[in-house]
Amino acid sequence: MNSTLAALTAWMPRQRWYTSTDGIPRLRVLSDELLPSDDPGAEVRVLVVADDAPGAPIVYQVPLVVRTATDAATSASFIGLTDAGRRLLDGPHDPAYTGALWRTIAPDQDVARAEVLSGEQSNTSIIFHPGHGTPIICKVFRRLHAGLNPDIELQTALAGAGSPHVPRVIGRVDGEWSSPGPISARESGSLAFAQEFFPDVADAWRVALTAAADHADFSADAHSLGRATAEVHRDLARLFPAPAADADAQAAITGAWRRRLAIALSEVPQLAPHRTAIESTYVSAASTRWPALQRVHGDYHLGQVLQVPGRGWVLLDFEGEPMRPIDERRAPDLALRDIAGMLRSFDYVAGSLAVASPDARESADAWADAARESFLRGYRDASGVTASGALLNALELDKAVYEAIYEARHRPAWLAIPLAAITRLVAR
Ligand SMILES: Nc1ncnc2c1ncn2[C@@H]1O[C@H](COP(=O)(O)OP(=O)(O)O)[C@@H](O)[C@H]1O
Ligand SMILES: O=P(O)(O)O[C@H]1O[C@H](CO)[C@@H](O[C@H]2O[C@H](CO)[C@@H](O)[C@H](O)[C@H]2O)[C@H](O)[C@H]1O
Repeated sequence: MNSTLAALTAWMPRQRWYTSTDGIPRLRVLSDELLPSDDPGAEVRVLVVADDAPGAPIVYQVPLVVRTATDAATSASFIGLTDAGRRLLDGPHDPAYTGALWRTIAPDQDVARAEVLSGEQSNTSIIFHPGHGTPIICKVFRRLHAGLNPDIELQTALAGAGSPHVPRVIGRVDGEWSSPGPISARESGSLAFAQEFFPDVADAWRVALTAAADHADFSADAHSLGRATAEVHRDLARLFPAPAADADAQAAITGAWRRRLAIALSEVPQLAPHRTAIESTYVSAASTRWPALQRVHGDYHLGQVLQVPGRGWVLLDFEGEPMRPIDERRAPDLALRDIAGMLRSFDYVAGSLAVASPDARESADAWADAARESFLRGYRDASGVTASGALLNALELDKAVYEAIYEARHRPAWLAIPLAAITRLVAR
């Protein structure tokens, strides 16, 4: 196990799903489960590890395949060597692990092919192409939490209630591991989630970006996206009844705005001149009348929505923002948070076009304004709710503050997008 942990310590920080920003992983094994393998040359192991790097412990799932050194299997997924000198491979890229996972989800069906979805994701998604029938996407959660993952919880309830706005649910995998905390106990939670996969479907970010770059009208799409959002909110409110927004719940939400601002101020020096104005926007929002709270998507933006031919808008990834603590993400919240998220996304379309070519700024901004108006109209037409005012303003600001942290950490060239939005929002 020593060599395995040493190899993982070097390999994990290079993975997009590894979230600790400071320091080298300090790993402890919380569970090490052997899965039945149909390849005699391959051992399939699912490791759950705690990382005690600063700001932790964070629990990660690391599916592994162990092969003999002479085995010629793929090396792109090579992690390192075990104590016995065998090769340690990243499970999702190896047929021995994908086969074992598939048999857990769909034991009665053969699968012809499996591939890892490429792109920058918080988790690792594998697409399975069965011999016949529609393809399946299985998301292997990387950061684990005790309890049912909100992505599974909300999408399973919505799909069960007949919502057309989420993919069909195929199955899930749960697991058990030792608690990472000081008290010795076991905990259980979600390891993977399988749903129908829509091949060759562009996400709304691509659709919107193309429309904006071509000066094409997006108002009908934005309107129907507003409607779909309202329908999902209506279903979530019915499926997960929540108490009225009491003082404690409000304090938890506004406290999270302030905590986030403190992190942003420490990481993004350009925010300092806006500090007082941001804080006073939060104070005004806290003193307005709050609507009822409910479960929400929590990390809603154009990249989380697919435009599926013959079906309309399909929402994905109800896990909430990866940087927020899981308890906050599970708590009833303001539906306005999702609306604010999508409005920020329209601004990102304009902002990214303007970063690439500054001459495009004016027409891109006009495109984003029109998308914003149509989206809000669609939401109002389906729900009767007109989203506006100090609370929406504060939520857009909180999202832009989050984005400033995200961009400073991952895409500094785009930091200007949320910073420009913050300047505008505090002046509203
Ligand atoms: N059912 C699906 N059909 C088609 N594409 C999907 C489906 N589910 C996810 N995707 C694609 O995979 C990407 C990542 O999925 P997501 O649930 O957001 O994972 P993560 O939690 O890793 O960010 C999405 O942005 C989308 O492009
Ligand atoms: O990977 P996740 O879906 O969990 O979301 C994270 O990454 C997103 C970027 O990929 C980031 O979204 C921001 O950039 C988008 C354009 O790339 C834009 O549409 C969003 O509105 C903007 O927030 C998201 O914030 C982050 O949580």
